Amino acid sequence: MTILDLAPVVPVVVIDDVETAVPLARALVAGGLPVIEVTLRTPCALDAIGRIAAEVPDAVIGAGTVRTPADVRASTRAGARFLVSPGGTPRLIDAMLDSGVPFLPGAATASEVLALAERGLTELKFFPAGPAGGVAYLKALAGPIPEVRFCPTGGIRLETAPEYLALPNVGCVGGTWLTPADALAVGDYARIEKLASEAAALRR
Ligand SMILES: O=C(O)C(=O)C[C@H](O)[C@H](O)COP(=O)(O)O
Repeated sequence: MTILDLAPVVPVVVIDDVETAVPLARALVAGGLPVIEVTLRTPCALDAIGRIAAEVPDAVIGAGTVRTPADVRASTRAGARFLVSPGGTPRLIDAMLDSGVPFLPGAATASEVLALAERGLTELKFFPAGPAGGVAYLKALAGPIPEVRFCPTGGIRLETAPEYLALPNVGCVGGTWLTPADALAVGDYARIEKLASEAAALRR
C-alpha cells in the first residue's frame, strides 16, 4: 500500500472522547476520505484506533505522533495499518521498519530527507509544512531530490491544499481542519462529512 496515493487528503484527528471515534471515522469515510490518522496525543487514542479498526472496515486507520519504538508497538497492536511520525531518530526508524506496516517518517530539511532516502525511504511526511517553508520549500527540494515524495502537514487548510497538491513531489496532504473540536464536541458529524467531501474533491 502506498499511503500517499490513497486519497488527496489525510485527516489528522485528535480524539478526546473514545465514543466519538467510530461515528467520526464513518463520517470521514462517507465524505470520501478513507485514510485516517489518529494522533497518539490523547489517552484514548489507542482505544480509538482499535475501535475504528474493528468497526469501520472501509477506513484505513493509522497512528500519528508516533515518537518512540514503544509507540510503534502499541499502535500496531491496537490495529493501526500505517504509522506517521513528526520526525525520525535511528531507533524510531528501525522500529518502524520492523513493524511490517507502511509508515511516513517526518522530515523538514534536506539532510533529514537524505538520511531517510539513504535507508530506502522515499515517501515522507513534511512537517511542520507551513512554518518550515511551505510550497516554496517543497518546490526547492524537488530540484536536487526529485525521487522523494511527501505528505505535508502543519498549517494546511482547504484553501491552501491545492497549491501543495499541484507539486510533483506531493502525493497527499494532511491536516486537522476536517475535524474541528467544536464539531466533535457537539457530535456534528454531518459537518465533518461535508468538510471531508470538499477535501475529497481536490485533485492530485
Ligand atoms: O503530531 C503529529 O505527528 C502530527 O501529525 C502533526 C499534525 O499533522 C499537524 O500538527 C497538523 O497540523 P494542523 O493541520 O495545522 O493542525
